[in-house]
Amino acid sequence: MSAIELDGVTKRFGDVTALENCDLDVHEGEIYGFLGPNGAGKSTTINILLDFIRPTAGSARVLGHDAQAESQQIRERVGVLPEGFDVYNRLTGRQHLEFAINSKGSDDDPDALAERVGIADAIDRKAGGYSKGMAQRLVLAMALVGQPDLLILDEPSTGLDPNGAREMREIIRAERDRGATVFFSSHILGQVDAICDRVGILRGGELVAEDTVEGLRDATSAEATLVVEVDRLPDGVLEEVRALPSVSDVSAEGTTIRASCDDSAKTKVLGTIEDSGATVEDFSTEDASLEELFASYTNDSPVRSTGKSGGTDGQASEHEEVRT
Ligand SMILES: Nc1ncnc2c1ncn2[C@@H]1O[C@H](COP(=O)(O)OP(=O)(O)OP(=O)(O)O)[C@@H](O)[C@H]1O
Repeated sequence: MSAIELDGVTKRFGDVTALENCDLDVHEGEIYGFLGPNGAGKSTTINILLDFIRPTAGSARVLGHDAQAESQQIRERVGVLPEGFDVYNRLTGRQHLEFAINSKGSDDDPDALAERVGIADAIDRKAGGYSKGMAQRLVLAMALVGQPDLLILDEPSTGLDPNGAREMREIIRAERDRGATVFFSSHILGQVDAICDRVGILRGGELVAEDTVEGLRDATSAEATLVVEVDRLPDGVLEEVRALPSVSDVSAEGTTIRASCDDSAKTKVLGTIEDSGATVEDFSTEDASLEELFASYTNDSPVRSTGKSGGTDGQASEHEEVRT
């Protein structure tokens, strides 16, 4: 059974189309990174899953339940870290956790939860005095109450320092290892590389790619750069390499030749260089970084497909935010 299933979901807010005919299938037990620049539709998707808003068209199922008709059953089995959740300033961390424990009818120990998210020392302080990162940790602890089957985390690293972000990743992994499904949204690519089993990339309300991180990387093999160290640069060698099929962007600096090519062309590039009279002293391959890949899916450049395709409206203005 899928943990999350969207079938042709469209959501319009007046003239704004936040989601356009979106299909999504998150498998049980996986960590799924839901990526996209600001305004791509990530929170809208999450709000539909939790029945905070209703889709204009299409249907959503969570843990086998219809998101609209059976939202109560869903909430009992889901832990949520909503985007921009405000803590109650006058209540302590412990009171927040006790509230979540009572609501879920679980027997979690508030101290153990606070310890797990790194706010044990502050558990009896009023949450109004917490830093942004501490408040975020508290809300995460509330989401963990009752060992939910599915964790839905909207931008979970917001406000966390690098240590906090790393601890967040460890908790996400531990939850997956316990058997939970984790669905989290982010516009920060670095989180994805490290922990996701699969990634979906949303752009302008459309899912433009969905694959494993490895699969997405493979899709960029055409962009890999072969870097070749030679003893000398014979006349015309660059032109000869450039003329090979599946090779582009050939350049040289000193005795280093760089050629963008796909896997199948690498041997030919090396052979052509040797045939020109140079000796190949060393070579290496630089894969296109996942960062570049993400940018290619989320800015104006042509979308590369890994099974999913689409993505029409460019969002170049959001490009910089994506790369922060
Ligand atoms: N209640 C609303 N009324 C009108 N427009 C909305 C509403 N909620 C979202 N939108 C619009 O829908 C689009 C998608 O927004 P959404 O919040 O889902 O994006 P997001 O991917 O979560 O972005 P971010 O990373 O900034 O949180 C945006 O253009 C946004 O302005």
